[in-house]
Amino acid sequence: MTETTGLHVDGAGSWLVRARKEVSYEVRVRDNLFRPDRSDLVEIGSDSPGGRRRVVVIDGNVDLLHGERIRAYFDHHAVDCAMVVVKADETVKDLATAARVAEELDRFGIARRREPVIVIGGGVLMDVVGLIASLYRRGTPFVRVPTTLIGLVDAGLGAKTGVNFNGHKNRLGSYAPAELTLLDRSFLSTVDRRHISNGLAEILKLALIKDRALFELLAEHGQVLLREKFQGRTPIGDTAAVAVLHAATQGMLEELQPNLWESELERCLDYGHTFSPTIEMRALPALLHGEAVCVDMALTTVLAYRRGLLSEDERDRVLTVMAALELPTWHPLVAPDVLLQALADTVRHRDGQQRLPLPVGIGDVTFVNDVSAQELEAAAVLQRELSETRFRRIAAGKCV
Ligand SMILES: NC(=O)c1ccc[n+]([C@@H]2O[C@H](COP(=O)([O-])OP(=O)(O)OC[C@H]3O[C@@H](n4cnc5c(N)ncnc54)[C@H](O)[C@@H]3O)[C@@H](O)[C@H]2O)c1
Ligand SMILES: O=C(CO)[C@@H](O)[C@H](O)[C@H](O)[C@H](O)COP(=O)(O)O
Ligand SMILES: [Co+2]
Repeated sequence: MTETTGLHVDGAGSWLVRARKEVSYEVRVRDNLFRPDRSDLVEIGSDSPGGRRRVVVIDGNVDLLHGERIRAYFDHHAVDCAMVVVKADETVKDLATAARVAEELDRFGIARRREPVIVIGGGVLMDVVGLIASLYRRGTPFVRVPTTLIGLVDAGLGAKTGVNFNGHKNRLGSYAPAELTLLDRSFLSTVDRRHISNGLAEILKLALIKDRALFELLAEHGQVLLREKFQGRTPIGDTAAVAVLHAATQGMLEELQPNLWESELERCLDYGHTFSPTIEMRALPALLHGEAVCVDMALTTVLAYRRGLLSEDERDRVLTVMAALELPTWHPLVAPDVLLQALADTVRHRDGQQRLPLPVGIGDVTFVNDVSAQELEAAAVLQRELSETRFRRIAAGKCV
């Protein structure tokens, strides 16, 4: 078979169509994105005959907190804007919310290619709008402005879109990166402390399987990052915030770029996402995404320790940092039947194998395919004991 693109005809009733689509997208740090002199959001896309028109889909809470200055920004730049305000959290990450966004695109009469949809919100809204953008006329460009920590360091960086369906996390989705993602950490000033912790869980994920130096930054500066919400209110807090955001963005993109379409199903970024999709959906709305990921990481840290992949000291350091980041290290849904169902669903998702990422020490990863029910149960028992006796989540200064 030839490797070149084109139409290949074998002359016996079979045609082979080979084509390539190159994808490129930009992730740009831009503090104070909505200051009137900033033009990033005005320059992307192009004018229609009547002038510049945009649909801006904005998270309801972000609209309450930042909507006035965002509207003023678009007014200042004479952009004819439809502001679509959407309530967005995990409980409404579904097809109904997605359909509502599509109806608004129809109502506005959005042009096919030159009027990118702008989404301003957290991971939920970006995933929903990304999905609709990929479906609307089979692909309409969009631009992301993440407003949560998970949005900035994870959901805003890759190509995955999606909604929950039939009780399953992200069961319907597509691969469709935004043309441009603009990272403005000032949005984090209004995010509550629990959602900062939630985002720190995804940063910790990356640290544990890829970047020991990032882990040390979290161990040393976790509390100041939580307190200052990455706003750099002190010099030490600013240095830590910039270093952590940069390392997280760089590390995530290094992992995403070579495997954007996930043809390789052994993904180290899946760490913490083997059992958590089921736990998160069953606990909804009690556990946030990053919290469920952390419960999974605590379980698999203990499992890796039992296999001799990391030492007792390393295990305890990891659990200590989780608790210090105010994340849970156990949950009642870490029960044998739930874990086995979760694993079975993930095995289907990973096309028939566990492909379970496990930490090796702190900062490295391996993949295994032979985790048994007995091993899971034993790890869960030890996880619960450690969590209840030594590593209880500390929330706002007190154990819970
Ligand atoms: N596509 C991906 O690659 C990817 C990666 C990681 C996570 N995700 C998804 O992201 C979702 C979690 O994202 P999230 O944690 O951002 O949740 P979210 O979008 O639900 O936002 C959390 C809460 O914060 C509010 N909020 C948003 N910005 C705010 C601000 N600046 N100030 C005050 N409140 C604000 C929202 O209204 C919401 O109530 C999950 O559904 C997860 O599956 C996707
Ligand atoms: O949560 C997400 C994406 O929703 C990311 O943090 C993470 O890196 C991975 O994409 C997860 O492993 C989830 O992948 P998938 O189950 O949605 O295929
Ligand atoms: Co995740």
